[in-house]
Amino acid sequence: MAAAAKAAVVLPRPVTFVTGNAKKLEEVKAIIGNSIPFKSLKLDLPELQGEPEDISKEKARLAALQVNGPVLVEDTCLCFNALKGLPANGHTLFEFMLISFLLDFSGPYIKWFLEKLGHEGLNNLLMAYEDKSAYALCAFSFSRGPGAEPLTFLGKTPGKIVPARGPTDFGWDPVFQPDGYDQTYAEMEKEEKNKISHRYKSLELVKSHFKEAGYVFQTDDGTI
Ligand SMILES: O=c1[nH]c(=O)c2ncn([C@@H]3O[C@H](COP(=O)(O)OP(=O)(O)OP(=O)(O)O)[C@@H](O)[C@H]3O)c2[nH]1
Ligand SMILES: [Mg+2]
Repeated sequence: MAAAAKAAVVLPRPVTFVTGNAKKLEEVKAIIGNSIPFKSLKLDLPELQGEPEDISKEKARLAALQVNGPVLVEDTCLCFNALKGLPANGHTLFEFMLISFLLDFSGPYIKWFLEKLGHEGLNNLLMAYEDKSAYALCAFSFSRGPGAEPLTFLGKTPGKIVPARGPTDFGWDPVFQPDGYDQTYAEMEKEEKNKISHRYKSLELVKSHFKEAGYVFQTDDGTI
């Protein structure tokens, strides 16, 4: 007997991508293209501390309540591998506390560190370590609406921290050089970054989910 056709899930309106960051929005527009109908809303959501996935999920819950409909949000972090193995060899209590703090070097922390220390400061954090490797991690979360459990999609791009090179119009792009490239994110053509970035990888999973789920979108006048 043929399997019963899966009922399409109707979303009450196009997805709203909620972010306070214009540069993220630029990249998301370029990467998503026409594959998912979405609009954007500029809103700086409060961010809980914790794992990137949890921060992202909580952002989606808050955003769905605000928008009262389906939302996409993302949280990005930059993680330094050298700081993970510590404290190992005779670090002071202050270093231990600093490192413990840095281990959770995600979302709001990287934002804060970048704001306070700048590109040179981010490099200096790793001065004592030979291992300059790092990874950029993007956690997109999609919620179908208020009360719906968000789904999270992780994209990770490995690389290393280098002295700043290239335009300085987006965050830590100038100090992150992805593995296999001799340019930093900032030096790359946008199209090139958008083919390999943490954001691209996470959005590929979001796109696959939308394709598989076959969501149907209701327009503002109620038609499907
Ligand atoms: O060089 C970069 N290349 C990137 O691809 C990238 N993506 C995010 N960021 C920065 O990393 C922090 C994340 O914090 P974040 O995820 O909370 O973002 P945000 O607060 O700016 O926006 P949002 O939370 O409203 O979406 C913020 O300082 C962002 O500017 C990037 N920097
Ligand atoms: Mg934020």
